[in-house]
Amino acid sequence: MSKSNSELNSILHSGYQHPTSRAWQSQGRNLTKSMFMYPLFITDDDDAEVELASMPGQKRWGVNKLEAFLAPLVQKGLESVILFGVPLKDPKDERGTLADDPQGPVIKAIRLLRRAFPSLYVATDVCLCEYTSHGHCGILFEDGTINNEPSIARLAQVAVSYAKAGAHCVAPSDMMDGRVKAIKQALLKEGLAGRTTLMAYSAKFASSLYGPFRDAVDSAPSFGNRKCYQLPPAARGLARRAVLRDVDEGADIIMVKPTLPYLDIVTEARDLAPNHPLACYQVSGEFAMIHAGAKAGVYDLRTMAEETAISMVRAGATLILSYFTPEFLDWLD
Ligand SMILES: NCc1[nH]cc(CCC(=O)O)c1CC(=O)O
Ligand SMILES: [Zn+2]
Ligand SMILES: [Zn+2]
Repeated sequence: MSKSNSELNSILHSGYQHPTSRAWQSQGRNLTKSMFMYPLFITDDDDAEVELASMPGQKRWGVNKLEAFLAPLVQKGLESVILFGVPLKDPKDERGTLADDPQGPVIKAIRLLRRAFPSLYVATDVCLCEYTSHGHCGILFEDGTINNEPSIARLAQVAVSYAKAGAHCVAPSDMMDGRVKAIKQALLKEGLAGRTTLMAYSAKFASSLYGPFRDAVDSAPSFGNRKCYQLPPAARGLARRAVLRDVDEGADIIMVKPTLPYLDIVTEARDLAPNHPLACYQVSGEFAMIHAGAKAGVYDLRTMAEETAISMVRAGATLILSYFTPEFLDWLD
């Protein structure tokens, strides 16, 4: 008795009954070490090694501690990091002068990492919020609203300083209009455009998941919020326009941030920018949430961390910024 086609097609188990056939079903969506970029907080006390209460296992590092901390990770296959500066000593001002202080933690760390780890890809977050007295990501008018033109000029200046110090990649996370173009033009003018990746935080949403990060880097705005520059969570249209705009302005890599509540946007970005690597940032609140759930016995930490990372790759991401990077270097062995 012959079966109908639909009866024959309805058997799915036969395609993933063995670890090898399961791997075939995941082809192109398997996690690899090189997909992970590790965010590092670098502070201005050169000998610091300070635990961050809301981010289990993560620390604020002084430059003198970086080499010993990273050497075993590089040994295990760490290929890229992204640096965030955390100035705690010197006074901050309205234009974020400390951002490109030649003696500041980021520039010192770039130099050190390039020297200590010749193969390591060094990216730098570019923003002003960690360095401004008001804690906003740009320069403000007197009424407290964003003054976009001087903001993007200042961000371009900062990006150029990082590139000159040896950063392989500059990653503007500020969400000012036109900053990708401003940075690209500034890099071109300095002859750095060909050797500096521009990774744009393109679809970056005004999320409640940034809290632990703001504690870690002391960058919570002193008044107001970031809703006039970070995207509204429901704004699919703005996210699409931001991705297309940043591609048009010369971004080399597009990013979506956060990840889990925005996986549909990751897929949208994949379709809108099919020729670009697509990054996504599993942010501090997601990291803390996964830890908290594991601690509460909801799931196993590793299984959940892997499941979330896989969801990002399945959605279309090719690069994952994650505080779980050191764990993945062990887990992916
Ligand atoms: N320039 C802002 C910035 N750069 C990195 C993060 C978040 C990263 C994280 O939560 O892990 C944020 C968000 C914010 O404070 O608005
Ligand atoms: Zn910022
Ligand atoms: Zn930032």
